[in-house]
Amino acid sequence: MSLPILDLALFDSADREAFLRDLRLAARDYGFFYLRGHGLSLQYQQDMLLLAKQFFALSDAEKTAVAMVNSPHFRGYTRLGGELTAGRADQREQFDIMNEGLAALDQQPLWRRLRGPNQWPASLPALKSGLLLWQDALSDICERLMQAFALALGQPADIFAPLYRGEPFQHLKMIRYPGSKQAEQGVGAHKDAGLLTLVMQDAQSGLQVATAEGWLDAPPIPGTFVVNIGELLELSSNGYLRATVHRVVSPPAGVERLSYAFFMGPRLDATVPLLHLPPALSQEVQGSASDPANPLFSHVGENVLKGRMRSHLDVAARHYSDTSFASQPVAPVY
Ligand SMILES: O=C(O)CCC(=O)C(=O)O
Ligand SMILES: [Fe+2]
Repeated sequence: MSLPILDLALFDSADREAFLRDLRLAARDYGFFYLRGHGLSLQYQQDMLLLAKQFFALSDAEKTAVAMVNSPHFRGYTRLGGELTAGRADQREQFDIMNEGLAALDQQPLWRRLRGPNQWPASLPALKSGLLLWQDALSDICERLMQAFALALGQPADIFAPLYRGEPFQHLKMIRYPGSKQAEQGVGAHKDAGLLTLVMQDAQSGLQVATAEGWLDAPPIPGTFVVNIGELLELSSNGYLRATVHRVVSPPAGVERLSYAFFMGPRLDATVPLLHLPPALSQEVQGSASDPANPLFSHVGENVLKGRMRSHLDVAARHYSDTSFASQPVAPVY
C-alpha cells in the first residue's frame, strides 16, 4: 500500500475529469497524496532545501536572535523541544513565517495580534526573499487545488474563493529533525487545522500517515509535494475530504531530515461554507454530518490563535497572559 500520486498538469488538460475523480478518491480514502506537475522545478525545490540547511547551520546566538518568543505574532525560530503536540515536546527545530505584514493597531478581536512582521536573521539575507517567494508559489498551487476540489465535489470552481481571495492565511514552516538513537516524536500525531498542507521533504523518510491498517510511510519522491487535507476543509465538505492523522518519526542517529510544511488556511476573518454535496457523493460520507453551528466555521482567527497558543506556551505566557485566552485546555491526543 502507498499513497496515490496525482499530476496537477492534468487539471489544465483534456484529462481534467479523470484528474478530478482521482483527486476526490485520494482525498476521500487517504486524505493524503503526492503531487507532481505543479510547475516548480526539482532544482528550485533543492535550492530551497539548501537554504533551510544554511539557516539551521547558523549559530545558536543567530537563531536565538529571531526566537519566536520575541514575537506576539508567533513568527520565528523554535529550538529543539520548544514546541508541543498534544502536550508533548517535539524533537525538531523550526523557523515559522506567515503573511508579511504590519502589526494591527486595533487588537480586538484578539486574533488580530496574529498579524504582523516576520523576523529575519541578519546573517542570512537571502532567507527573506527566498521564503516569501516560495510561500507565494505554494499558495498559488493551493489555490488551484482548492478550485479543483470545488469542481471535484460538484461545486462552482470559485466556491472557496471568499476564503482565500485577497489574502489567504499563509503559514510556512521550515523544519529540521535531528537523528536520534531510538525512534522519537519528531512531531506527534496530529491533524492539520486549516484547509490544505503541502509538505516538501529532503531524501530522508519519517512522515507517516494513519490508516485503518496502521501507520503508512510517506517516503520522499523527488520533485513532488505531499498534500494533505486540513480539518476546515473536512468540515466544509461534510466529512467527504478527510483530515488524516499523521506524525514524523525522528531519523536514525547521525542523520537529519529537513522539510518544509506550508499550511494554507482561510483568511482569519472568513466564514467557511458548508457545502451541499450532490446526492451521489453525500451517500458516500461516513460518520456524523458537520454541524453548521460549529464555531470552527465562523471563528477562524480565534481558532488559529488558540492552536498557536497550545503549541507555543512560551509565546502565550510572554504575550497573552493578560488575556482571557491565557489558560487553554490541552489538545486532544489522537
Ligand atoms: O515534516 C513533515 O514531513 C510534516 C510536518 C507536519 O506534519 C506538520 O508540521 O504539521
Ligand atoms: Fe502536519
